[in-house]
Amino acid sequence: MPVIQVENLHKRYGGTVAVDDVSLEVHRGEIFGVLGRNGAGKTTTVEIVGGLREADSGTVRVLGLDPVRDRSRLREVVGLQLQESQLQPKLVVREALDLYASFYPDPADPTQLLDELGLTDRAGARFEQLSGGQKQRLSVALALVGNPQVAILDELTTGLDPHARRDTWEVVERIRDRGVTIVLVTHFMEEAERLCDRIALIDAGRVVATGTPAELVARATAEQVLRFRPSAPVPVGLLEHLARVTHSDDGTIEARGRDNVVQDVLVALAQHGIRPENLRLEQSSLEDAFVALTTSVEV
Ligand SMILES: Nc1ncnc2c1ncn2[C@@H]1O[C@H](COP(=O)(O)OP(=O)(O)OP(=O)(O)O)[C@@H](O)[C@H]1O
Repeated sequence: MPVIQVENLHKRYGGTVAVDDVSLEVHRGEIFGVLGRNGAGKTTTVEIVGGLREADSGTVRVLGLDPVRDRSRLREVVGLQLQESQLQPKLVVREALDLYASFYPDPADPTQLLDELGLTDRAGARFEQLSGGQKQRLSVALALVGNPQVAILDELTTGLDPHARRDTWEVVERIRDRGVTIVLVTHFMEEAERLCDRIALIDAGRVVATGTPAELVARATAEQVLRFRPSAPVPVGLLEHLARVTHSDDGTIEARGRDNVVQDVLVALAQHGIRPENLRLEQSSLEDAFVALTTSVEV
């Protein structure tokens, strides 16, 4: 059974359709990415999953619980790190963790959490004295203090510098390694590609694709391209039945095709003792897939 099951979710704010028939499944132990541009409906979707908002229609089950009907039980098993979560400026880090821990029947050890999130030496600091990265890590610690089975992390690394972002990625991987299922909302391709086992790509309130990062790239990628300079003349027709081939004046050959085109071309060359010199492969990234799969006009 999936840890999270969302079926045909709809949510409007007045005239704005925020979530338009979203269905998705999150499996135990995975990092599941909800990826999309600003305003795509990501936060609304995960806030419904986390019991913070009610859907207009559709079904949500988290570990078999209904987020509306079973809200208090849900709070015990789902940790929420929300966008721009703000605490009282004067609240001391350690006190915040102790306070949140007191809400749960079986909380994590705050001392250990501080250590895992690299906040031990800031335990006595007030919230207002923390850097952006430290605030984010504290918000993750607070999401984890109840020992949740599922953690929902929304725009975790927005506003962080590249170092802090990478440190935070390691934290997310460590949480997953502890057996927590993670839903990660992001609009950073690199983050999704690096961290997520599977991704739902959301555009204008709809899921436009679901799969592993590699599957999404493959789905959106029409062709692969090889460029090389052959070490010896290539017999006429050798590559033409494998790929669309163009020859440049400087002797470079470009071969375009689908599926196994790279392997097929390299094998054919090798069989004729031809080396592909200055070989370059053009590989599509998740960013290319994102652009190809999200067609709506930005407003
Ligand atoms: N409380 C609200 N009242 C009215 N409209 C809202 C409200 N919350 C969100 N919206 C609108 O619903 C749509 C989806 O918003 P949502 O915050 O879910 O998107 P998002 O993908 O999380 O965006 P971002 O990456 O910018 O956080 C947007 O058009 C947004 O303006």
